[in-house]
Order: sequence, then C-alpha cells, then structure tokens
Amino acid sequence: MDVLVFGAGSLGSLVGGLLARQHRVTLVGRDPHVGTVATEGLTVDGEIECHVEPDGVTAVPSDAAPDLALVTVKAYDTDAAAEALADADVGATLSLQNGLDNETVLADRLDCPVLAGTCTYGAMLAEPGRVTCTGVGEVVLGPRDGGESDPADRVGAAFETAGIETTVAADMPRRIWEKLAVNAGINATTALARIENGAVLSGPASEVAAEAARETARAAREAGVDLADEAAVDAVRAVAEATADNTSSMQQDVLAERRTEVDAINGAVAERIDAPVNRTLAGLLRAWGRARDLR
Ligand SMILES: NC(=O)C1=CN([C@@H]2O[C@H](COP(=O)(O)OP(=O)(O)OC[C@H]3O[C@@H](n4cnc5c(N)ncnc54)[C@H](OP(=O)(O)O)[C@@H]3O)[C@@H](O)[C@H]2O)C=CC1
Ligand SMILES: CC(C)(CO)C(=O)C(=O)O
Repeated sequence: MDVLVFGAGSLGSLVGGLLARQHRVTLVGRDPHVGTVATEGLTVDGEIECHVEPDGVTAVPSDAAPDLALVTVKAYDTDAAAEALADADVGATLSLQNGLDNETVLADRLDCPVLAGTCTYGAMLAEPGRVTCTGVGEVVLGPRDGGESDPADRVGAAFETAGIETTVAADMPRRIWEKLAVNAGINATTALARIENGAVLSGPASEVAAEAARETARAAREAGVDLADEAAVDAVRAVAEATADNTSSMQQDVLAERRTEVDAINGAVAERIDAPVNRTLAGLLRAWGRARDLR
C-alpha cells in the first residue's frame, strides 16, 4: 500500500515508521525531522525497535496519489490537513487524532472515503529522525458513520501486515465518543491540577473527571450515539489505571507552553450541550492559552 502520513510528529512518525516495514510511506512534516528522515532514515526505539527508510517531505507532493492518507496533526490543524490533501488523488483517509469532528472536517473537503480511528500506542518524537514508542497499544478503525466497508477492511489488513495491533470496528461513532469521554475526563483535569493520570482515580479530581465523562456521554446520546454515563466513567477509570504514571498529553502541552487540544475535547462537548464541568475546564485552559498568546 502507498501511504502518506500528514503530520509526521510523534504519532505519525511512529505509525508511519511501523507501516514502512511493509509499505511505501511518505512522511509529511517539519524540518529538521523530515529532512533527517529523507537522508538518514527513521529510527523507532523504546518498546518497538526498527530502522526504516520512508520518504520525508515538508508538503504533499503535487503528484501524490496515495492509497491511504493518514492524518496525525493536532486537532486544531485538521483544517490545514484537509486543505493540503484536497488536490491529491487519495484512495482513503484515516484520522488517528484525538478529539471530535476531525473526520467531519476531512470529509467535508476530501473526495474519498474518510475512516475514523482511535490509537492507544504512545509515541514521542525524541530528536530529528528518531521516534520513541512509549507504549504498545491498539489501533481501532472503521467507517466514520459505523458499519463495514472495503476501504476499512483493506486499511485494517495493511496495518496488521505491518505488525500493528489493529481492530476493524463497525461501531466507530461510539468508540470515538468513548475515547472523547476519556480525554475529556483525564486531560484537562490533570493539566490544570498538574497531577498524573492515576490521581483521577480517587480524591478531589475523581469527581471532576467523572462528571466531565458523564457530560460527554450525555452529549453522545444527544448526537444519537448510545453511550451510558457509567460506561464513560468506567472507561476513564480503566485508562487512568492503565496509564496511572503518565503525564497526559494536555499536561505535557501546558508544561511546555504549547497550544492544547481543549477546543476539540472539552470545548466540543460544551458546544453541543449544557455541560458546566466541560465548559469550566475549557474556559480555564482557554484563559491560560490566551494569556500566553497561544491561539
Ligand atoms: N503522541 C501520542 O502518543 C498520541 C497522540 N494522539 C493524537 O494524535 C494527534 C497528533 O499527536 P502528536 O503526534 O503527539 O502531535 P505532534 O505535534 O507531535 O505531531 C503533529 C505534527 O504535525 C506537524 N504539522 C502540523 N501541521 C502541518 C502542516 N501543515 N504541514 C506539515 N506538518 C504539519 C506538526 O508540526 P508543528 O508542531 O511545527 O506545527 C507536528 O510535527 C493528536 O490529536 C493527539 O491527541 C493519539 C494517541 C497517541
Ligand atoms: C489516554 C490518555 C489520557 C493517556 O495519557 C491520552 O490520550 C492523552 O494523554 O492524550
């Protein structure tokens, strides 16, 4: 399969690097990283180790015709990704991003099937040309409106062939909302309180995280997706237990004074329903970002 990864930072470099063990891969990202990849190849280390030689470029080539475009930019860059891919002859697009509405933004602009995905692999770009796998997880992908499709089956098989743990699922809307509940519960809470993920399992942060997840479940049901409050809260607890020592991505962003994905997570819930906890979490993080001119 010919794969173009749009947004070769941490996750895109890891998944693109793993795919490059079996497929033709082009990483679209920033220099000096993609320049190093183009000249010296890409090293994956940490929980998976390999060295591969994908192409590395800073823009979508004008003659690009990939079977798959994998979108791994931060949620606030999805519009730009859609714009950059619009003129390419793409067979199918898959988002592995966190947050809501990424697939809708891509589908509105692109003339190809858009697949939804979730990913629990952990990745960190260590230096130009080297990405660290911080956790082996799973990719779940499928049609963005649910059900089955040939493109989803083909992409799932291509991921499996490359040794990526993959499930092709017929219920992506529910899975996307459940992942959103996890991120809504854990990310902003841990970023604002400066605590590790496990600290939402008990004590004062646990009710904040649980209520943010319940509100997300309510927004899911309003959108026609069957996600029970308790399922959302259980998902938060399961991920917080499994990642107890992790610093969430949003806390890492705050500590590094980078823009966060709060608009696509808590902000997306508060936009859809009256959700006081998500509204408050989003408001505080937006205020923090505004004070630092990050958006
Ligand atoms: N890292 C992880 O372990 C996981 C991440 N995710 C999700 O995956 C998504 C990506 O996360 P992550 O990989 O950590 O983010 P990164 O910021 O590391 O990667 C995104 C990369 O895309 C680049 N980029 C953005 N716009 C363009 C453009 N127009 N042209 C070329 N390159 C561009 C960014 O460059 P620049 O910063 O210079 O704009 C950055 O290098 C997020 O939604 C995240 O929540 C999900 C599961 C795990
Ligand atoms: C699952 C979790 C909360 C793990 O840290 C995550 O996705 C993130 O930090 O963005």
